[in-house]
Amino acid sequence: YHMQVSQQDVLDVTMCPSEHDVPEYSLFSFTPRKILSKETPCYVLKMMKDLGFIDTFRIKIDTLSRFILYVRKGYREVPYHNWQHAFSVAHFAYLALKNFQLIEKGYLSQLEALAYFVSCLCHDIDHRGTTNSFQQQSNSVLASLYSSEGSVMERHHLSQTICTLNTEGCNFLDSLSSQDYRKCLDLIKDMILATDLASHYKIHAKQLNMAQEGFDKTNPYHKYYLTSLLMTCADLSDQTKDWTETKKVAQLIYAEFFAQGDLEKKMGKEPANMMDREKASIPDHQLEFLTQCCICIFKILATIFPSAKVLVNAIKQNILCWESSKRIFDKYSMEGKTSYEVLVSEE
Ligand SMILES: COc1ccc(Cl)c(-c2nnc3c(C)nc4ccc(C(=O)NCC(C)C)cc4n23)c1
Ligand SMILES: [Mg+2]
Ligand SMILES: [Zn+2]
Repeated sequence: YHMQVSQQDVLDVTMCPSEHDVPEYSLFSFTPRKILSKETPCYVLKMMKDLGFIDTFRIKIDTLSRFILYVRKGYREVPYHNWQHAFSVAHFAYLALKNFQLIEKGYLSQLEALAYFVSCLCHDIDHRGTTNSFQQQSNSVLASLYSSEGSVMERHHLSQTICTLNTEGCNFLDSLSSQDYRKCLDLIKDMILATDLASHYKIHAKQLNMAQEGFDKTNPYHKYYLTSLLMTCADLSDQTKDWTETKKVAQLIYAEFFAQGDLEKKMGKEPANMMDREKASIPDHQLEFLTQCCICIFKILATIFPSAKVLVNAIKQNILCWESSKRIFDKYSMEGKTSYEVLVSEE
């Protein structure tokens, strides 16, 4: 259950200074992970003001501030799927909205844009650092709740989002008309459920087809494929930053994966290779993930939005870096070091 968020905490966010206006903040090269956690609620407010949501939807700042603080409290201190991840995913949504001019060019309505940004901020609330398959394997409470419908963790993140909205003094959407409120919650549901990578694979071909045919603003399927694509791109946006960032993120992801692997071993289960700190070959697995999954998604994005080409190039650059660091990993693995030891040691 949420610990209390104090009135002073809310005030600190509502009164945050405008000193946060760094020009490079709206560039794709900006790395939101460098923002200090205590500064992030102010930045969320700044982004939502900048995107016009406050005025368009007559949002009360103190209610929104309390919502942001409760969402931050809703995230756990796990290596990767924590508030810093949520903040960076929301920052990418901000970059996409601004740089692709998603509202101005009619790709998204103001309401869809608001749902997109809020869904990114909330999409992993209360993540435990374990995968959907681990929920099944361990017969977790969440699996018993949601495994019949699939996307176990994502349904939990959605449920936590709704609960936070319904927390006293947090429903900043209550200024919306009942029709807009209903529509916004439906959009948030589709968008958070779309962050299940398994769901992405089911519609990947449709998204590619949509991009090649040309986005049709009147086609509701196209709208769904585009918002799902934008969610997955935001979720994977760490991979579009520079190599230093990519390496740091890999350390966090594998810290989480290997902790799950250790847990599975304790449960007498055989973890998948990529979860096993003794067997995983991080460069090979990352090369596979970037070449088979990541770059394909961002290429579709770049087909619709040519300015996303820089994101594809950044991923290509990271692929090259993994390939060249592979030789170093292989050398050290000859000396008995695991690839995780090399990853965290290599500076
Ligand atoms: C969009 O939804 C998610 C959910 C969870 C995660 Cl961790 C990620 C994610 N974000 N960055 C990465 C990187 C750099 N490598 C990854 C390598 C493998 C996997 C993966 O999920 N393989 C399937 C197996 C777990 C069934 C995810 C990876 N990933 C994205
Ligand atoms: Mg997730
Ligand atoms: Zn995520």
